[in-house]
Amino acid sequence: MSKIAVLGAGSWGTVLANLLTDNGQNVYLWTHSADQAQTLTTTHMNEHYLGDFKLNPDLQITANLETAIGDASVILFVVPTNAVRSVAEQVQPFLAAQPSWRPILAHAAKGLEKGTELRVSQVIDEVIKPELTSGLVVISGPSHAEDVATHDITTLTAASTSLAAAKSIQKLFMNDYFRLYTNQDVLGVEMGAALKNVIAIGAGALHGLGYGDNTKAALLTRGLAEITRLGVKMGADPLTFIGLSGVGDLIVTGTSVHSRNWRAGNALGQGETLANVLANMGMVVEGVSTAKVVHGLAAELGVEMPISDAIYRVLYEDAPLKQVIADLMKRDGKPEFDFEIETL
Ligand SMILES: NC(=O)C1=CN([C@@H]2O[C@H](COP(=O)(O)OP(=O)(O)OC[C@H]3O[C@@H](n4cnc5c(N)ncnc54)[C@H](OP(=O)(O)O)[C@@H]3O)[C@@H](O)[C@H]2O)C=CC1
Ligand SMILES: O=C(CO)COP(=O)(O)O
Repeated sequence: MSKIAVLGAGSWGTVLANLLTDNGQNVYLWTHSADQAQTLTTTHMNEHYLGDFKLNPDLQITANLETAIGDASVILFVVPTNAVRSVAEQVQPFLAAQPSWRPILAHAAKGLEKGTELRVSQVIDEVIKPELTSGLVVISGPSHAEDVATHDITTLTAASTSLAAAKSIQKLFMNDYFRLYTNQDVLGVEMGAALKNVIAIGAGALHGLGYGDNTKAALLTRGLAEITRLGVKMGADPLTFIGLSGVGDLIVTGTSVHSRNWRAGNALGQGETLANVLANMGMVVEGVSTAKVVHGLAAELGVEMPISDAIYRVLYEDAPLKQVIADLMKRDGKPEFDFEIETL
């Protein structure tokens, strides 16, 4: 039995911690709220995030970070992207105080950090010593917390430059409904995960506006083309984008009412304001913040991302949805594939 610390008690952290407990591991779920720790411990539910889903009574819940991570063999960050840095900064002194302690670090967040444009693994890398972050594992793929809670068959990617670390994570999580594949393209996996949230906002918006299946398929397919274009420019393996963390997660997030990004887009399509949408969601909508980062990255790297750019204009420049859609359709005709895939 391994001691595993899961940091972040929202929808995804809670479900992952519960699954690991069901798998027989010794799991501590850390929340930054003492009140929430108390409520989860006494009710065995995380009602705000997961309704009446019952937690395994063996799952230990704490607001004390030292209790959660002390002697853990795995520390898994599952807070929203823009909270990862502050949580890593709280973890760092405990790791620095015990140089011989070598937990596997992992994260399951999907976004790019506001202000720095960094991927989540790079944020953790900036804060925590390199001996520990070099084998960091990224857990990603098509996986709504709500569906994992009901044991829907789910497949994910465990990505790390250290195959041994990825295999360790794979082994801890796998069971009869949860299957992980290893991958060594950390950059590609993180970029697919972050960028699909932006496209999912667009897919929800099309639904809210009443567009049909052809239009939604067009958006997801051309969305994947521009995700791949940016990822490859940054050094990702193009194959990663036709895998679980690429097209797989784009399908699940861009077509499902479970997705907060899709729901946010749907509400925008129905005429709600962004401020209202975010205030009513009560959970993180990663694509909103990531859209701004992607806008900057695409400009810096000279990568054309017309759909992400259109979504940025809607979110940050109050551009009307119908107008950005009309503008997209007026673009010059071009070849379907406009970039070289050298490794294929
Ligand atoms: N939900 C899902 O199905 C999936 C989510 N993910 C990714 O996982 C990450 C987390 O998402 P998810 O669990 O859904 O988010 P939620 O919005 O459901 O929960 C976020 C959790 O993080 C906590 N939190 C926020 N800020 C901080 C902070 N500064 N310090 C400590 N804790 C903090 C929140 O606490 P509080 O309640 O106090 O606000 C809450 O417990 C995201 O990047 C998301 O994209 C990945 C796959 C699936
Ligand atoms: O990443 C997810 C599913 O794989 C969850 O997406 P949302 O954050 O849009 O709910």
